[in-house]
Amino acid sequence: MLQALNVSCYRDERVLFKDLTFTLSAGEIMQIEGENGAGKTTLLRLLTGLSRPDEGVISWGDQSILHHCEGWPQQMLYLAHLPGIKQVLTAYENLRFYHPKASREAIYQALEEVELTGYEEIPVAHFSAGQQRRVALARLWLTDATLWILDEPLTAIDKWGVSTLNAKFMAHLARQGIIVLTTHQDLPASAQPIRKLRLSGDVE
Ligand SMILES: Nc1ncnc2c1ncn2[C@@H]1O[C@H](COP(=O)(O)OP(=O)(O)OP(=O)(O)O)[C@@H](O)[C@H]1O
Repeated sequence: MLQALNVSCYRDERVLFKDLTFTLSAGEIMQIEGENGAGKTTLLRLLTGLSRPDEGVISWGDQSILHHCEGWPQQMLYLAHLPGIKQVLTAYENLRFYHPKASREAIYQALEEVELTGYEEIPVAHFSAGQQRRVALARLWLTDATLWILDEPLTAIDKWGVSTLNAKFMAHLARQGIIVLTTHQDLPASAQPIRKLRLSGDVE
């Protein structure tokens, strides 16, 4: 269970959000909405523990994430706004860097899931923006993390890729995973309701 309790964040004397409170239980997905600069990425970084709120507490289970030293990185996967992949490395090498215990077969399979069969041993510097994003997204097929925090995962992804990703999200929720994401485009309609948090608004 991921919980934010009275979380506030200020930037340059501006209130980005104040007294944000929500709980996400196993099997739930929440989309954070807001205009450019509303604070979506800032909130995601708070949820990962990479930065700290000015006020309030974020908890995983019954413990603040700031005191959650053991196992926290393994339980949470954060895919940031930029793909975060190394240009000189191949697609395979990039995934092996993040998932050193994954077998070659598992990494090839993950790349197949994102339609990059045949590109495994090519440096990603030669890839298009969408293909680079797909390398980053292939990590979803390699991780055991329960909590996925995804910043704009659909950027540069074509319609086919969006529907593959949506299916992957739904499978993760069915296995009692939790997803928090930002996206400027809505996910396709699906059986699982998507909670929405509009910054400066209320959780539906
Ligand atoms: N470390 C920081 N120090 C000062 N201001 C910051 C910092 N990080 C972000 N900001 C500011 O906070 C505001 C929110 O930024 P953020 O990246 O969270 O917005 P966003 O909702 O993700 O926007 P976008 O839709 O454009 O990606 C912006 O005005 C940004 O300039």
